[in-house]
Amino acid sequence: MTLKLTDIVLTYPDGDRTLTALDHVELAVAPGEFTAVVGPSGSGKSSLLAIAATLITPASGTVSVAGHDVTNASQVARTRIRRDHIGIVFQQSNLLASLTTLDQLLVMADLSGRSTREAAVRARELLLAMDLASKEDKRPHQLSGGERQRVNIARALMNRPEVLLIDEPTSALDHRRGEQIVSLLADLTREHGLATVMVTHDLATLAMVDSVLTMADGKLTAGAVTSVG
Ligand SMILES: Nc1ncnc2c1ncn2[C@@H]1O[C@H](COP(=O)(O)OP(=O)(O)OP(=O)(O)O)[C@@H](O)[C@H]1O
Repeated sequence: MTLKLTDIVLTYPDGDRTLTALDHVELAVAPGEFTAVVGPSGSGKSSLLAIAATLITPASGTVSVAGHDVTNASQVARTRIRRDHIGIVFQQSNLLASLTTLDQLLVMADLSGRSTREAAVRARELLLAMDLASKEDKRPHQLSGGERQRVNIARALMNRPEVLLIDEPTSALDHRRGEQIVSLLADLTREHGLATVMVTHDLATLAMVDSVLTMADGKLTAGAVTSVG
């Protein structure tokens, strides 16, 4: 398994009490597998992604990413694992307003210390695959919502991650563009052998994923619910 969460418990302080955001959660995603997580607001979906992204540490349980056990890894080691093995696409587009599309991708290579020439080849290859080749000199305000989301996805793939984590990729898009984005994510998952986890409220797109899990009150179970809050 490329991504494996075992018996994860996550708690937050809540006044005098403790809130259990993730309650003995198990998640295993294989290479080339596209998994969707649905569930009501506040059920723990973002917390699950943050654990998988190694951004927060659970109270108990183990996290393994691309064969690396990150459970007891140092902050430095976790940052390296995140940078080298995990692509993250957040709900809000966090593109830098002053940068061109090409530079949004090259910034990632700078962070990982790769050569500029190799990075430029990789960036142009991704922009071509995402139908963004003609947009490489555009800044975010010159792009449509769907194009901005594709730049976010291309940027997440710059460092050739094995794990792709995506939070609500369609929330700012109309129905047709939302379906196109999820279809693109399904293709990328297969082509690149990614272990992909997508949190979504968009039940219309679930036909394109391999498995659907439902989060309710911090518990993760197999199968889809018929409505999500
Ligand atoms: N930093 C935090 N401190 C305290 N409680 C938190 C924190 N982050 C989340 N929570 C609580 O943990 C629970 C799970 O929240 P989480 O954001 O993971 O749910 P979600 O399913 O992603 O919700 P949404 O769909 O609204 O984003 C909620 O009760 C939330 O209020």
